[in-house]
Amino acid sequence: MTSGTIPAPRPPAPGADRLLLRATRRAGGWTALVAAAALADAAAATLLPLALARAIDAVPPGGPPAGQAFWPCAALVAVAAAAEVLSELASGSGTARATAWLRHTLVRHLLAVGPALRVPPGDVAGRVVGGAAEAGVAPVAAPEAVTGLLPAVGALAVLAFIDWRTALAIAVALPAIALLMRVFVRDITASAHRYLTVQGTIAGRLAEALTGARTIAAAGTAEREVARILAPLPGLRAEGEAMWRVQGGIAARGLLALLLLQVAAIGVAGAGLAAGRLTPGELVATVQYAGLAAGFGPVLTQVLRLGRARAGARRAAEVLAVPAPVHGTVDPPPGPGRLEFRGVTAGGVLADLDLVVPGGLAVAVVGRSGSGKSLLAALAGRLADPDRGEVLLDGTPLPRLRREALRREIGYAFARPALFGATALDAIAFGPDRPPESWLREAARAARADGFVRRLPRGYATPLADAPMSGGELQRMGLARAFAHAGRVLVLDDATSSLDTVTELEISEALVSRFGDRTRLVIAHRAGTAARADLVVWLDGGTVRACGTHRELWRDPGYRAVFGPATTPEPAAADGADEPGSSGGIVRGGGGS
Ligand SMILES: Nc1ncnc2c1ncn2[C@@H]1O[C@H](COP(=O)(O)OP(=O)(O)OP(=O)(O)O)[C@@H](O)[C@H]1O
Repeated sequence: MTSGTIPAPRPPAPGADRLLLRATRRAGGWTALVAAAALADAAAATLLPLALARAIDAVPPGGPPAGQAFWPCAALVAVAAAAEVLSELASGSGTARATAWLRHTLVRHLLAVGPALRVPPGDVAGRVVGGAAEAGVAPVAAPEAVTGLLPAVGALAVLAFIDWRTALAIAVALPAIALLMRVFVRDITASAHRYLTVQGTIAGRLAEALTGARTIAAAGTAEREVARILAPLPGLRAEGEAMWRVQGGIAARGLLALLLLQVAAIGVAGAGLAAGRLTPGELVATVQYAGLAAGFGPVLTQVLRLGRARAGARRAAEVLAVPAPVHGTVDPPPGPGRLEFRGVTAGGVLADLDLVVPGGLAVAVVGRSGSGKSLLAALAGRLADPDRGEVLLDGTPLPRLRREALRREIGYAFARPALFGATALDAIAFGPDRPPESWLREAARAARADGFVRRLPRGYATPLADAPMSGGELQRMGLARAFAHAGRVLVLDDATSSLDTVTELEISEALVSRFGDRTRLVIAHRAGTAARADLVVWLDGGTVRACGTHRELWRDPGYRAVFGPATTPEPAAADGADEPGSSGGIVRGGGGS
């Protein structure tokens, strides 16, 4: 079976950078606008000291300032301010678009992987919500980081023009600064990834505890659960501190480098002034350019955001690396709904299983707890894929079928169905297409859900949030949903386990009268249910131990033992015989094939 677990992280993040590139493309023109604004800002920052130097040198000794020399300064300041405003606006839009695309991609992939995903829901939610938001910053942080370097490059160029000695003094130090930056990116990415991972662990545990809130309350273990959920907090704190240490370290080293470079520049430029090589304005410009060339503060901020974005992208890429089932392109040929399992090995429990479920029959699957009944049901409609072997519907291997066709032809009802939609009616309508309301109500009647739904405050229009349901009511809603969308195969995985026998019989009659021509694969725990099937498949030891009618199989003590030590048949099964009977019931078939 394809593993639904997240692959162990491998540094560097597999696919993380590729994902960031795709997100950048999705941010569209906003990235270009951010880059253009940052470019204008960088150009203004680079030219400003030069303009300032010219303005200073234009002041006649002892005279009033020469006004026109300051205009270029004012214009450059205005350009820088406008560029910053534009950059802020474009950043917000670009980040929002990239984040939305990442979330779409993740959610679509997660639901495509479906039930095969074996990752705590809270952790996954953290990756989609927080991680994607971190990663979505990349399309604007990257151009800002790159253009943030331009003032440094420009400053060096202008410095070389004003005084090559000072430029050389600074250029010598640049490789060390580049190395510092590289180490910083690596450290901050690793640190942010660890931080997000611990956060995900806490979210995962919290979601798990909320799902099991009733069990925790009943067990009286709330305090212990609080401790368990928050146990990784010290780790979170440690990772947070580590991140601040990395940032603090780089900031301190950066500041030191900046100071040393400025001191060196002032020294060299001061000597130049003394030697008459530089004017006072050029001295001011030189000091400012030295600051620009070595001042990688703004770049640092963007690099920090990029590091965190890579960490978020890495966690997103890990989810995207979980393989999703690939669907085919064909529709199944017309047929009665014949299912065939060929040499199926799956889930570590089913081994080399061969089975044919004839079309149009009611087939019960029985076996001890853990024998793989639900797994077989999942394989029947590709809710799980086998590790080896194949499953075919009317001769077509399931992976060759279009997803829509597969979902339309093979429907499911579960023991604990989840209801989706705004209202009770929506919950029944939940499926590939929405049938007309009359049909939905008809399905609810067949599933014996109509009565209690109509008693809800607003009947079928009652919001699900205002319609708390018992286990049996939930099951009937799940059955109604399956009936409303019934294709050629109906899989009922323990879908009537919470119903009383009378209701179960009523449903079974409706099922036979309305869906008697469909294949019904019924996971059964009750002897009565098996007795009413056309055929019983007895799972044992990972394979089909026997296949036949309930009456035939009942002669085997091993089969009887499946239904418990007291092999008394259930009332419905016992009708008129000391052997289990075959009165009409939940899965009794119509035609065969
Ligand atoms: N969709 C699945 N994917 C992978 N493994 C599964 C899947 N469903 C069940 N299994 C594994 O197969 C084994 C059998 O579980 P399954 O739920 O099929 O048993 P069962 O016969 O239905 O049991 P019960 O009668 O207690 O419900 C379990 O160990 C489980 O881990």
